[in-house]
Amino acid sequence: MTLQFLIEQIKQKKSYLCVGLDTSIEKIPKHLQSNPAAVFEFNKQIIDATKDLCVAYKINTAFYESNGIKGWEAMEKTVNYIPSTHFRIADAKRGDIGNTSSQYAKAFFDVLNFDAITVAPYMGFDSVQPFLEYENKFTIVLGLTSNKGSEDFQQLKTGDNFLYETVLKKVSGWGTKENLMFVVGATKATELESIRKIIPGNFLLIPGVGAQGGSLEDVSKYGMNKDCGLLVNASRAIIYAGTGENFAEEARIIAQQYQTEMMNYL
Ligand SMILES: O=C(O)c1cc(=O)[nH]c(=O)n1[C@@H]1O[C@H](COP(=O)(O)O)[C@@H](O)[C@H]1O
Repeated sequence: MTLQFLIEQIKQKKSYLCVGLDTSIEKIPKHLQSNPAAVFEFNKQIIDATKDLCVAYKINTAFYESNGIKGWEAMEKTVNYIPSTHFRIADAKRGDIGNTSSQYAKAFFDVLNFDAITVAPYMGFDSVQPFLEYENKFTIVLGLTSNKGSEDFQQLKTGDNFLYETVLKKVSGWGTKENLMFVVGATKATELESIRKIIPGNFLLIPGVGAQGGSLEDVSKYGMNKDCGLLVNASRAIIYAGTGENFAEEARIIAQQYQTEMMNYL
């Protein structure tokens, strides 16, 4: 997918919502659990119920990998089921020496039909570059994450900057806004203003609204740029909104609430 197409989708749908498919078999409704394709069936119904309200889906690969081959199959079927109008993110947080990163890039961009992958930048340029070589695919590099442990390294003061600021400055030179995005947690909304000074043009993937308590209003206020520039993800708050047979309708109600709020900020 091109950046321009994503921006058009955001404008048309008046939404920058990303639905996170962090689907674990233990948490899906009881009536689906005996189905051999339970995870895919659950995702399918969530996608059908939310696709007009969101522009992206994020598949957190851990929830699939933990189920072995069945999980991998569910991931493949899910990514193929997501309409091609939607930005398909593999939240895999990869990154290794160059020839290994090339294999990760092949796995998620060629074999699986994802538009983007999350990547940890700790191993440096040669670990990120193989992902950036793909045209019309996006590398989403961890910038300032939503969790408490972001204090351990990302928020260490290194000279005049925090380490995450150095990462943003350096990594932003490795690509363009056409192939590079960054993750900033919604729980770090107050830092978004200064982050936007470092990376004004790149899209940001913002997880952490909903279950982690981040504010959609704050991230929109401090993080938006002229292209919108945001994909705000909610996973548990949407997909586990209901626990019974009506789970997809209940997921839709929450997705609709986010989208309605987003219309005010666009
Ligand atoms: O890269 C991510 O998506 C990510 C980065 C981050 O800083 N914090 C974070 O929560 N995430 C992911 O975003 C999703 C958040 O899920 P919920 O808290 O259920 O909305 C999970 O898949 C996390 O792995």
